[in-house]
Amino acid sequence: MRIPFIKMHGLGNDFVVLDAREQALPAISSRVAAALADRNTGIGCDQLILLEPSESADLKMRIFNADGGEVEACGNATRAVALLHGSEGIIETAGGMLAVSPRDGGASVDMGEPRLDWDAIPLAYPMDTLSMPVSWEMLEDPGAVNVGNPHVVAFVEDTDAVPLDRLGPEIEKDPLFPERVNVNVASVESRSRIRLRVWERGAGLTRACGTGACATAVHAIRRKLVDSPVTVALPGGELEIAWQQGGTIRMTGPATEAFRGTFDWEDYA
Ligand SMILES: N[C@@H](CCC[C@H](N)C(=O)O)C(=O)O
Repeated sequence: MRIPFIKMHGLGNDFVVLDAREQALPAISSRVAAALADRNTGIGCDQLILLEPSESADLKMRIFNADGGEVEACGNATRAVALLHGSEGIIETAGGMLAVSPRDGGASVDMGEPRLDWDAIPLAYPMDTLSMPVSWEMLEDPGAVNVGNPHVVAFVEDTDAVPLDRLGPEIEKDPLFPERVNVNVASVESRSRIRLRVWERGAGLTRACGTGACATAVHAIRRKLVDSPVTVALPGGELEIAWQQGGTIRMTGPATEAFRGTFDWEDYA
């Protein structure tokens, strides 16, 4: 059985999108998702995105990391799916209902309110998420934010000097984070600009992370280091993030359809 897919990306954070809205697909297990995401033996991507019909929104988006784990949120994929949807609407995710507005080669997304309580991140035990009394080598005084998925954010002088390929996997699996965590290292360049690198839970180093940009902007605004809106510059490009205390987060940026293809289900089943 041949299955069509769409290869998309948001600032280089890439996705294989499967569309099961009109025609049901065989069940996508974690093993199948990981096999499709494998860059050596599969199609290759950071996240596999499965579109399904929704009873309460325009469509439902399910997100599988490259390791096969199903997760709640993906900012870059939300813009990509908004582009496919082609008009204003609501996308249902495990992390919440997201209002999207496609625009010139990208989209603006209302990512909902950040969750800031320790047990909403979640953390293993109570602590102040604005200034956490923990450190990992040069990553000191971090903060935590949940934007549908869990993030830890540490400010550093120079993001490129952080060995994120070594520290990322260690922090991702630290017992402080019972559901693991996405790891953000950021430097504040001005009151309107942040530089960011991300080690993604279940995917590793990526060119960009939309939810990481949202979490980092929220944490920097809470710390009064930047004003809203703020530009977040990632290795793959820039996102604009707007947030006021007590409100929802707005993420605006590009998304791209790269190509369409098909694969043989029997190769992955
Ligand atoms: N690339 C994404 C985030 C994907 C999910 C993340 N790795 C997690 O496990 O929570 C984004 O653009 O937000």
